[in-house]
Amino acid sequence: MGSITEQVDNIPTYPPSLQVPNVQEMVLKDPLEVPERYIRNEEEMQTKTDSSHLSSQVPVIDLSLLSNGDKEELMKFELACEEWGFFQVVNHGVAIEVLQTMKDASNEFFELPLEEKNKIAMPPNDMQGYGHAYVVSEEQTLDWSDTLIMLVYPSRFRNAKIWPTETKGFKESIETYSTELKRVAEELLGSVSLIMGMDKGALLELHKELVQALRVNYYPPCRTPDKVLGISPHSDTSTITILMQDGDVTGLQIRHQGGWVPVKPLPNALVVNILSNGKYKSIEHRAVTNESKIRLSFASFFIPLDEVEIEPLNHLIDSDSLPMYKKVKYGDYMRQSMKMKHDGKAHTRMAKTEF
Ligand SMILES: COc1ccc(-c2cc(=O)c3c(O)c(OC)c(OC)c(O)c3o2)cc1
Ligand SMILES: O=C(O)CCC(=O)C(=O)O
Ligand SMILES: [Fe+2]
Repeated sequence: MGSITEQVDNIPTYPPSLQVPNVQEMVLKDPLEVPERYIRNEEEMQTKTDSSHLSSQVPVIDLSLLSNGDKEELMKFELACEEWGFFQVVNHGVAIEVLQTMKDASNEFFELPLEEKNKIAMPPNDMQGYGHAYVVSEEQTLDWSDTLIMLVYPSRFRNAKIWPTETKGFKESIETYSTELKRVAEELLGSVSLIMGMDKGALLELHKELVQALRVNYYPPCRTPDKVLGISPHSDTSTITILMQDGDVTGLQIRHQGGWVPVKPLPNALVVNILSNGKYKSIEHRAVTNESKIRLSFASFFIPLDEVEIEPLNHLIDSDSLPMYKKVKYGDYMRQSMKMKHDGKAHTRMAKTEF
């Protein structure tokens, strides 16, 4: 397959989306209207089993203990990666003020009039900016959310045209927050390296350079939350995603044992989702909406440089079985997955040796 890695002025770009209505504006105009294009069928909304009781069992990892080499915490971490693929992190060392400033500045941005927000709208050839991502067909059922996406690190990858300038302090709060989260991601990658039987710095090194994107999701309230989804089921293509949830509205749900388990926000905790070579699961997840409350979430995606070739690590392949995934350039794998209509884990099939 030829390379599909895309760049403009040496800045990576990502597949653009079809233009769709702004959900926040739609709700402002008529809070009762839920157009047909957003309505999900019963099967999509079904939870299959009532897994809400499992919410309290989503693992909680103490990063301070983990990073200081606590053996028990490392075992807990390994179990969390193997059995869940998702966990919450406490004692991460990110100051509460840094988290709060990020939330406040983002709320201020989304409260701006649409014309102001549209000054940093996604351009027709990219996924970065304010708008909607992953809309690839006119038939696709739409998500009940608006989003702001940008590459933050390395800073040479930033597209100045879509960085916010109208909200005072927003740019600085994104930088401070993202620098802190980069440290958290590096610490977690160190622990994943250890549980995979490698040197602590091995996975970070495999990235060549850690690329970091931020996606701020804005979910307006929906009068019929049982008929729409804030974000369709998908699994992230990043090696690691760290998510901050604003407020106490439970929106995130993860696939576990055939059902959807809600991840109830713990105060100041960060939610982590890890992908690694088929040994640890890349878990499908989605976001539901709330009848009366706005919800914001902040996803920081960490990925390798586009040119990095990814393949299963030798020692993870059982000598009696064939490798599950072939060698592909990370940039190709990611863009291919972004061009597909999201059907949960479709993109992991692209890198599989057999379809
Ligand atoms: C259906 O809703 C969604 C589907 C996919 C994503 C999403 C997943 C990612 O892994 C991801 C990402 O890694 C990334 O960084 C390069 C990114 O920025 C360009 C994403 O927007 C992104 O989105 C979210 C919601
Ligand atoms: O809002 C959430 O909890 C989920 C967001 C998410 O999955 C994403 O941005 O990739
Ligand atoms: Fe996600």
